[in-house]
Amino acid sequence: MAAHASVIDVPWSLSAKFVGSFAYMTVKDRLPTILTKVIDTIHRNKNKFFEEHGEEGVQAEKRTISLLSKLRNELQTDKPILELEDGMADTDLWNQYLQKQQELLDKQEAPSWFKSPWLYVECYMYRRIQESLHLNPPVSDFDVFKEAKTQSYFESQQAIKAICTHLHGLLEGVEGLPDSQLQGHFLQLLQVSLWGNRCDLSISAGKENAQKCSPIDSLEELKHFILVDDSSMVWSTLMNSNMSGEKPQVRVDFILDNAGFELVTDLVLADFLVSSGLAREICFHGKSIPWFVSDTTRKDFDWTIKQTLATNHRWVSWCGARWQKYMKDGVWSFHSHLFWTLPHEFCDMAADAPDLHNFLQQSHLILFKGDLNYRKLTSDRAWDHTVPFQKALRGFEPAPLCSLRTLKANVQVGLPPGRGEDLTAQEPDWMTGGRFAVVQFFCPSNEQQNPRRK
Ligand SMILES: O=P(O)(O)OC[C@@]1(O)O[C@H](CO)[C@@H](O)[C@@H]1O
Ligand SMILES: [Mn+2]
Repeated sequence: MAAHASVIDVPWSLSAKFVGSFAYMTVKDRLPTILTKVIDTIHRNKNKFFEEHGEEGVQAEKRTISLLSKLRNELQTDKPILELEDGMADTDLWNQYLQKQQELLDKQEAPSWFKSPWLYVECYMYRRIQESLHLNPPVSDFDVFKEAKTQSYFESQQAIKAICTHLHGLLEGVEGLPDSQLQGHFLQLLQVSLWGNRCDLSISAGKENAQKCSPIDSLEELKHFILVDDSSMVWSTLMNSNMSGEKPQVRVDFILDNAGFELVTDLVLADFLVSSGLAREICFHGKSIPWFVSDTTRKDFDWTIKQTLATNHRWVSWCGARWQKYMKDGVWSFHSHLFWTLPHEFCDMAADAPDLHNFLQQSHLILFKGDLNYRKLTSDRAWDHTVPFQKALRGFEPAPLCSLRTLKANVQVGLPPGRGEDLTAQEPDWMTGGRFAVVQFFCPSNEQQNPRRK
């Protein structure tokens, strides 16, 4: 496929301008549905706002709804993208980004919902939801997606019980286990965390999407759906890091995706890494505002740990107690850099968020969870499926990194020749249906020479 835009070797961005594409369907149908649900949620909480803030709360509810209805109208009628006006810490960055998008176009044309890159407009919608709330102070902290996230957590109770019980069983005998067995357990939990990514709420436009059965039992059957499986390289990276230097202090970073069942699978994997001695420190990275319906904020993270602790199930509350202690002791930490809720491709990180990039360079392994992170890793472009992952990263190489992602958007690189075509012939929606997955790894070549990581 000759998908090349004006910049040599970089294909075009996915966009709703390609009528009939998944991006088009998302902007046309899914995003307005999400906005309608947001408006409905705010309306349903009117009494709560009244109880908390009196008449001022009700007025804020009305103004927020009117801003959101205007936003939905702008989207549906393909109006120009507007500057943000809420004076938040990232407002200027968003407006500069809009400026850049404008420079890429003719003077006659303005960036708009159906003409601009999908990644940009989709991120922008969530940021505009935040602006609508932020401009109305009594309701500015209201998380419009909290109800959906809480519901999805409770609907996954059975699976959460199963995975926490499994972790307890594993950790009972973890000391002194030969590496080969440790590796087996690690690979299983990595896959559980991978498939946990099927449970996001933005692909289902907020409809119920929870894990109902034991996640361990289905792993064997699901293997066939992993299109790229670099998990043995992830394992080698951890082993090599643990062998380098005298007292290796191996750090693993999780760039989190969804709250609910997926987050629990991430916490289980992180617990295993620490308790088996494969890592000494875990840094979790989450969102600073509600994002793509189900993404994890600091509040969701803390809520999840508290909730597990309070669960009336021996091994779930046992996990909660351990996780709370890891946080208290600083073995685990949570970070929410603004960059994660900008529309930028990750290859922009070194220039636009150098502090975050430097921070990630200290990691021994970065796990990028989910589809949106994959889109940002690969710049959400129409790459040929055979393009190597490294090429699609376009220089984003802070440390060894691995994407754990179920496919929910039509970008996929690093496949053998012909594989993409075969899949398209067999299952036309293989890139968007969430049935397939990748464990895709990249290690910068100078990794062994990086003194900070020793
Ligand atoms: O990052 P996640 O949670 O795995 O998925 C987010 C997501 O559902 O949002 C977009 C749909 O609007 C898709 O690109 C993507 O599948
Ligand atoms: Mn998500």
